[in-house]
Amino acid sequence: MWKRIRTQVSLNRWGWGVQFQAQPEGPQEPIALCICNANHLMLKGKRVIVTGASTGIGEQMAYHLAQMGAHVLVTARTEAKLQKVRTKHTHTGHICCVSLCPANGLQSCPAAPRGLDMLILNHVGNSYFNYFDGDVGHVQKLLKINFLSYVAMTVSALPRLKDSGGSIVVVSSMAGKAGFPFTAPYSATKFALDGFFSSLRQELIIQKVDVSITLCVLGFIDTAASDVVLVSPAPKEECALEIIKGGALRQREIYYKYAATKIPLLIRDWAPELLDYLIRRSYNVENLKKN
Ligand SMILES: NC(=O)C1=CN([C@@H]2O[C@H](COP(=O)(O)OP(=O)(O)OC[C@H]3O[C@@H](n4cnc5c(N)ncnc54)[C@H](OP(=O)(O)O)[C@@H]3O)[C@@H](O)[C@H]2O)C=CC1
Ligand SMILES: CC(C)CCC[C@@H](C)[C@H]1CC[C@H]2[C@@H]3C(=O)C=C4C[C@@H](O)CC[C@]4(C)[C@H]3CC[C@]12C
Repeated sequence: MWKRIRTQVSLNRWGWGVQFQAQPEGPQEPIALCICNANHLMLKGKRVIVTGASTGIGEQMAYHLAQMGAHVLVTARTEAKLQKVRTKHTHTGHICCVSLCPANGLQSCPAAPRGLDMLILNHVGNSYFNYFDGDVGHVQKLLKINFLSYVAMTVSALPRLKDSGGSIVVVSSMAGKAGFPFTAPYSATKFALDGFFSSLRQELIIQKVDVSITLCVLGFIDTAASDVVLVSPAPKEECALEIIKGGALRQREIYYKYAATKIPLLIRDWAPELLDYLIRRSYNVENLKKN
């Protein structure tokens, strides 16, 4: 038999967190520790859509949400990869998969829930990591996947989110806030997200519409690997949790990892050339693939 002993109550970004120790009944030493976050309940029973959730950060978000008791609909193009996400997590249940083309919004998705509390826009199309090659067609294609489809998904989900007082979470990047080399098409799509969703947020507030928009500014995450970038990547599991927290707390923006992203962006506004220089110094151009 186990008994749970409350060891600590503290205020964290979720509100009040309660820490428990699981201890076998009797005089033994504690052998397991679990952090039960009281406000995990905030997402229990909530209906959440996560796009681009067959791999990477999206997959991790699906796992966290299922564990919190949310009803999660995960989308991507590859049905087989999505089914893997679901079967890996059958014990917590609540994950449902659809192969969806985000450009068509929710119209093309009869499986989408009638009610919706949170839309997490996370998918991203393939791009290259190198000097801009002049391919305008690629920029257009990437804008369709990384930007226009986010707009389409938002338009079709907004009526449901208005009904529930829900949240939109937009996954962006440091490369959508400052100029990083070798990602020109990708950066363009991420800057576009900031422009569109920051404007839309203002309009929702003016119209007193109770739908929050959270823009997630991420640094380098370990779903990607590069010997050109001289910065160590942050873990996707923690990153996924920070994104969910930001959405649940209806924050305007989240920065992950906080210091590594927020401080450079503070420098950007006061000494842009200094930030440009620091960014260039964090790359090993020698290792860039020669075409
Ligand atoms: N990794 C990093 O260092 C950083 C990542 N980010 C952002 O985090 C988010 C997640 O990135 P990460 O987890 O690394 O990405 P992954 O490449 O691991 O996952 C991308 C997801 O998008 C889906 N996808 C790809 N192409 C399309 C398409 N045309 N239409 C619909 N879905 C598509 C993929 O599934 P499928 O192929 O089956 O469709 C997959 O589920 C992105 O928005 C990215 O910009 C931000 C900063 C840094
Ligand atoms: C030195 C500092 C100011 C901070 C440096 C942070 C830099 C290194 C971080 C911030 C945003 C990151 C890029 C990103 O957003 C997404 C991708 C797509 C992926 O498929 C390949 C990697 C790539 C290009 C990341 C590369 C590393 C970047 C530029």
